[in-house]
Amino acid sequence: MATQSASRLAKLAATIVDSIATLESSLQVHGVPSPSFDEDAPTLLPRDTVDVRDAIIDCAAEIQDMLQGPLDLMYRHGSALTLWEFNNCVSLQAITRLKIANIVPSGGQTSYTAIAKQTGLHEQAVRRLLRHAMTMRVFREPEAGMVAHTQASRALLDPVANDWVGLGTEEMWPAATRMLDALQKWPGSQEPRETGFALANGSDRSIYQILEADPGRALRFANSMKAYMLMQEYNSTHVVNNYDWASLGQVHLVDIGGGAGHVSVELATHFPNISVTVQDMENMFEGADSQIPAELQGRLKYMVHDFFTPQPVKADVYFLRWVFHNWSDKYCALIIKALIPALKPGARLILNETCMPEPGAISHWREKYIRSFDLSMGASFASYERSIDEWKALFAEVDQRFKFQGVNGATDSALSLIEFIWVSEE
Ligand SMILES: C[S@@+](CC[C@H](N)C(=O)[O-])C[C@H]1O[C@@H](n2cnc3c(N)ncnc32)[C@H](O)[C@@H]1O
Repeated sequence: MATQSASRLAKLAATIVDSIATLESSLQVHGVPSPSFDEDAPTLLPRDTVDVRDAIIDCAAEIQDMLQGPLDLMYRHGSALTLWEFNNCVSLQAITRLKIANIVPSGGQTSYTAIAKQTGLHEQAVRRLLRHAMTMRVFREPEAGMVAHTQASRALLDPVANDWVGLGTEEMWPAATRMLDALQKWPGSQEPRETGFALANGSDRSIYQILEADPGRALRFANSMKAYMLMQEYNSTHVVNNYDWASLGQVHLVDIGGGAGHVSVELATHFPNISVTVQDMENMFEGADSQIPAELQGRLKYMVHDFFTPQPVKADVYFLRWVFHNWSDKYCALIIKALIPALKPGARLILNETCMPEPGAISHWREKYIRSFDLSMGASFASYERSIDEWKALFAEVDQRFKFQGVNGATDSALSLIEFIWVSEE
């Protein structure tokens, strides 16, 4: 066994060396500097480096796991691996709630004393929280007692990014700590009011009702959805690039649960053949009209519509991005049924959702990320991330006239485009 793991270690190390050489030569070709934690380091690396980066990240993680004893391994994964977990959440919660990124000058530095003064925390608390965050490369201590930005802490200057981390630490984390209690209390429940989120809030209401009652929390949630656009895995360019929208000809597309319409704006901008109606709840559209680019006026409009009620628009394409993953099968079926009265033969339903992979089928770190998301969906929404077979089964169960057409994805996209066509003779 010892020899086996030694040779596995050597193989992993060799893969890392080879892959880093490939990565660096690709970065040179693109004129992109080598990655670092510097405040002004590039945030996104070229897309053609995705596979080689995955190999490096997975090999490095496997080495780290292999060299730790089993208890250390569980401690690290349980407490320190991702944003959503345990003590990481304590220091990140402090940073986001107290907006500490805004206190530290960009390109400069400030003292723990000054941060303590502005936040009202005891200086010792500021020091221990920030020094913990620094082990995640969030802020750095350029000289004793002083705090400066890193690339990650500077990202939190964007209020949308600060809200996204805040959503993790203030909402998802408490829900996660009560998830198992909810699973034991309500085995197999599909009800969003029977979740870890409800228990953590001491409520018998759903996350939607709880957030709706508190405008500040609702805004943080809405901003967090926008933050995903800043990430390579969720960027809307994947929606634009991974489907042949031009081939549809002149079409009317309804973006159901489209939020403030950020994805629709991208689609309509790139494809003049598409006119769009964005549907969502009323509060999502505040000020949205004024943000429609001039060239899209007349081709993109907003409509308040509750997707549990019959769809009023007869369109060619219904696009649902990241809507169904918030709902259990029971409620997804209601959303799908509400669409049927509007469907004409050949109407397309295009979903942009995660396709949960088989265990081990994709890069280990990507699988971990998706499975963490899946647990969060369970903790807060009583829902789950579906595999392609589960997507097919969901639609087949509602109505056999939904014909599965195909699924498109890309390694660096967390969401796939899944297409169904309505094959009815009317
Ligand atoms: C996870 S967000 C996805 C938003 C957007 N499609 C995106 O990809 O960023 C889910 C969306 O569903 C909307 N939503 C929730 N319940 C709804 C309902 N009953 N009718 C219409 N929209 C609803 C929310 O307001 C939110 O904008």
